[in-house]
Amino acid sequence: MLLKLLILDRDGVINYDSDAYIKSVEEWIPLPGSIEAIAQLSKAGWTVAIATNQSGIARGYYDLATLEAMHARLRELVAEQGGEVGLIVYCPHGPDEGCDCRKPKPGMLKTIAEHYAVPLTRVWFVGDSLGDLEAAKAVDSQPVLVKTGKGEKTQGKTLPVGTLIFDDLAAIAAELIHN
Ligand SMILES: O=P(O)(O)OC[C@@H](O)[C@H]1O[C@@H](OP(=O)(O)O)[C@@H](O)[C@@H](O)[C@@H]1O
Ligand SMILES: [Mg+2]
Ligand SMILES: [Zn+2]
Repeated sequence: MLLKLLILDRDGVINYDSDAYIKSVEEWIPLPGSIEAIAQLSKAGWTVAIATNQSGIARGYYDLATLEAMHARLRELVAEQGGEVGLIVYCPHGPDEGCDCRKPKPGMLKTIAEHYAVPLTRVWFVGDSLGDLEAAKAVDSQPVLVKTGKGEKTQGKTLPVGTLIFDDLAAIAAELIHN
């Protein structure tokens, strides 16, 4: 049976985003319902992985230990609700480094798919930025836009054909668990 894999962007989907970047655990604040949504999906048999750009590392705004502390906090909160978070992949590079992992490149999605040994075709990738949706499209995954974070602004742009739109991660969980 094929793994029920869901891939999430982090900032603006799981937690509040900021134009000043999320630079500390204290600044990392879950969006309403997002922790519960991840826990419910996990308990319903979904594997929830994360693919996140973290150019703040390259920019020197925070270090890897701080980033890992944010992800430990995320895992702790989901575990408290009886769920678990799968693989978290991040791109620590800056826009000008020409890496293969920074969205809109699909490198992180490929890493996740290889980790779980599943195809990316039609796997839902949920994001709030156009680069998230383009990364999904690049590997024939399903681009899914949420209106949280930068999502409302992104909604006004030209989206990849077939992009699904939901209010937030809780609405996505309801859709996937009950349909
Ligand atoms: O949404 P994800 O991928 O989880 O993370 C986005 C963050 O890495 C930051 O990405 C930056 O874009 P630049 O990396 O400076 O282009 C800005 O958009 C920040 O507001 C944002 O916090
Ligand atoms: Mg985002
Ligand atoms: Zn990278």
